Amino acid sequence: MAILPLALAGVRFVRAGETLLGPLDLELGACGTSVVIGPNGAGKSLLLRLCHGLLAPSAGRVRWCGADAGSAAQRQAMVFQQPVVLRRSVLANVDYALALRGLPRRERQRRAAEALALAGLEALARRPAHVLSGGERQRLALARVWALRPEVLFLDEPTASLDPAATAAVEALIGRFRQAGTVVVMTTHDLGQARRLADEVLFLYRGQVRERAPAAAFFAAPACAEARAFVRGELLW
Ligand SMILES: Nc1ncnc2c1ncn2[C@@H]1O[C@H](COP(=O)(O)OP(=O)(O)OP(=O)(O)O)[C@@H](O)[C@H]1O
Repeated sequence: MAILPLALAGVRFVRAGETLLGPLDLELGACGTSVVIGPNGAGKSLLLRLCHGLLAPSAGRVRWCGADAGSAAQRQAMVFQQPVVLRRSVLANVDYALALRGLPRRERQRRAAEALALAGLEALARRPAHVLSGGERQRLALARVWALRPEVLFLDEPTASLDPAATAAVEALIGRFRQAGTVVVMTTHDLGQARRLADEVLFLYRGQVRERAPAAAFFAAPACAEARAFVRGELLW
């Protein structure tokens, strides 16, 4: 049974009487890669965390199509800007995630080897994960998720603070997810990256989706004044 689209209906996230996000009514997952952009504090991370289920909305509903929350949770994943890794080897990090899903040993070995090869981490398989560099750690997080075969992947600023080579490696991995049919929803501050990866763009401003458009159309001519200013680097917050 499909889990997409993911529907947000009347979603708000409120703290201390302030609406930080919403109200939002939108569906996600109709196209390959949705990139959420917008200035600092616009609510991009909140949106992804609500979609992933890490936060509960203060009002409204976040609902996966046709699936109960439990089964949807197994079929979607999120990778953070600073991925959490376990204090064990690179290989054991991937294996552990697969063991949590109850996969038998032989299948875990097969998937872990494939995922580490994809992420270019075979040579680091026995290295303790907590000593990895930022770019290596991000590739491990993606390898771990790849092994789980999610249908939907949320990525929160996956290349923030990575150098150009590591950024390119991570973008290539994101491309592989897309090729494999995974729907990707990601945030980025890198407009070049948004142009390279996005099928569609959601421009978030002060907790509202102010514009949503196919990427080519958005970058050719953003429709709203705030999005135009943002793309020109003139909208601070
Ligand atoms: N749990 C929380 N309690 C109170 N305020 C919060 C909470 N989480 C986020 N905020 C606030 O909500 C706003 C949106 O935060 P969010 O992290 O989603 O922004 P963002 O668009 O991802 O920004 P950035 O580009 O700087 O990462 C910010 O002003 C933030 O301080």
